[in-house]
Amino acid sequence: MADLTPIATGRNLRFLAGGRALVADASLDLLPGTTTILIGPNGAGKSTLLKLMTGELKPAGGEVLLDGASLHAIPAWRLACQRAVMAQHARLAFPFTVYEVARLGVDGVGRALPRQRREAVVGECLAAAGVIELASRNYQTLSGGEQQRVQFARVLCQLEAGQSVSARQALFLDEPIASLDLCHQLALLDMARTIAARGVAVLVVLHDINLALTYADKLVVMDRGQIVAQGEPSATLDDALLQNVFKVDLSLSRAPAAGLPFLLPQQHRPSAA
Ligand SMILES: Nc1ncnc2c1ncn2[C@@H]1O[C@H](COP(=O)(O)OP(=O)(O)OP(=O)(O)O)[C@@H](O)[C@H]1O
Repeated sequence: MADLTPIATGRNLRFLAGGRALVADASLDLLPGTTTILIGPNGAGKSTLLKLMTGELKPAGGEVLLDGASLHAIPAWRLACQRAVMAQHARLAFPFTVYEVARLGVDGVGRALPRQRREAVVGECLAAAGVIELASRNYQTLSGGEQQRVQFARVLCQLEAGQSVSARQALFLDEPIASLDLCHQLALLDMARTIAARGVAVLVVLHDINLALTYADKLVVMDRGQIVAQGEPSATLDDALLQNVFKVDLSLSRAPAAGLPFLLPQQHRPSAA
């Protein structure tokens, strides 16, 4: 039977800044083999929650467990083997090549691997992210979408190299398709789902609700710092929740083939409220 012990758990997380709670009493489990998609309006607290789950931010209350251990008690090198993070913005101050940026994912994590294998991992992940032909380019000269795909290659490298230390891994992607064209959006999300199918717990922050409904095994909805709904996608979203959270007059329809709910584009009208 599949092991459904959570790889990452956030319990009653709370984060305060600027005199208010940016995240309040948020709890979620990230399960192996599961793609969890986090949606919500601008400023809802999605990135803050993701940063709490990855350990980039320390909660004012609650705790994060990674494979049952308190996140902040895990040594940095081991943490890097257990979870990879693709941030919303990744700027580099130095003129690294694309190859060097992807190799950052292996450095420090894959030291136990023979040098040849480390190089093979970088090549394989650059190819998987569709950026192998950019390998010798200066990262700083790439377009926003190209940079995003290179960052994806970097996290793929980290997961692949870290696997020799930890078989139970989590992948965190904060708006990974924000700069991508449609073809690359679908390719990246397909790959995220393939990674989940290998047993990784994947958390993705997305704005596109149709894509969230298509790719999520579990949907988490945030509004004003709180998780207001979570669960199986079609059972989690309804017209009232969409209206209350996103302040738009939308209605869910059923996709004939897959039976998934989706939003018709012509219904994306600002609500009168
Ligand atoms: N260090 C900080 N000090 C004060 N306010 C902050 C700080 N960091 C974030 N915020 C505010 O907290 C709220 C949540 O930010 P967060 O980036 O988590 O939202 P989000 O849901 O990811 O939004 P978006 O969809 O726009 O990326 C926002 O209103 C933001 O302005």
